[in-house]
Amino acid sequence: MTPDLMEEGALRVARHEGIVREGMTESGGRAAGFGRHVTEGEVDVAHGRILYLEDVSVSFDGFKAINKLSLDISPGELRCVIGPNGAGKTTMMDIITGKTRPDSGTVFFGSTINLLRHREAEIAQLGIGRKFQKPTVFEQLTVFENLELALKTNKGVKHSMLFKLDSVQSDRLAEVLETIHLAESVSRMAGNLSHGQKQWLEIGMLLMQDPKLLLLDEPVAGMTDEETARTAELFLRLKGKHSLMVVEHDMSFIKTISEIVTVLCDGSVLAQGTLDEVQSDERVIEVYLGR
Ligand SMILES: Nc1ncnc2c1ncn2[C@@H]1O[C@H](COP(=O)(O)OP(=O)(O)OP(=O)(O)O)[C@@H](O)[C@H]1O
Repeated sequence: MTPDLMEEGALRVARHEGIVREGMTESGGRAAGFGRHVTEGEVDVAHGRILYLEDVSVSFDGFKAINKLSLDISPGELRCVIGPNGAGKTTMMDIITGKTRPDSGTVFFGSTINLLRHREAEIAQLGIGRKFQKPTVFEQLTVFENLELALKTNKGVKHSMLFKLDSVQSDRLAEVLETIHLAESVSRMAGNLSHGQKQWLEIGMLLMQDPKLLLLDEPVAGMTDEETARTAELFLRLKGKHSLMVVEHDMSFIKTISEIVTVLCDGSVLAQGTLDEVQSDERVIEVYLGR
């Protein structure tokens, strides 16, 4: 969840509790940045790539966390990324979403949008949604309110109070509720949902913005087997319509959803191919899968 949306949600929670203070009424004019898709500046995928990284490097205090990393993702693809702890998976997502600036390299969204020229909130608006490992829904709001909130533009409390879903947005909300298996729980407080349901709700909040690309960091960590299986079904349904990059350590989950698997190690691509191919790669066995 982006800081902007967290701020909007905090205001909504505060209103519920009747504690909106003067200082909370304006948000500093920042745009809500939750994967909101803007019609202008459509992503050009004519060249067959929705995401393109070339020779990207970043160092922290002299340590190369990302080292000449190159990879690309096709439109509608569900790409799995695996690799040992410290391989650079989270840092790669930080670079794509504008949270971290690389020292060098190229990062393009489609063939025309140079992501290195955009700030974090703008990148979300361009259609890149990110889900962090820990679910960050608004526990004191209902499932419906969380999804509704994801549609809002951040124009202050007054705007939020007057905000009403139009029929297209209502239809989208109903569709998202079905997709994330929470139609029966629409009026429940998010805080009362299971861990897996909270994860789905946060994915639903991203989907409300109809992102082109979804980055999902360890989405099934802490889920029950049943929740993991339903999440696999969900991702398989989302691919095609959206492009997905899924970072996960759960190999049985990867086996269920994967087409191409990228193995990161020491900040660059060690191997790439089907799961069978990378699992039988000696270098991958050595650094990640164990003997
Ligand atoms: N802001 C930072 N300052 C210093 N070092 C950092 C910073 N961010 C990441 N690192 C280092 O960069 C390396 C890559 O970290 P990163 O979190 O991207 O790995 P990862 O593949 O996501 O690991 P994990 O599977 O454990 O989540 C690690 O050695 C980490 O300590």
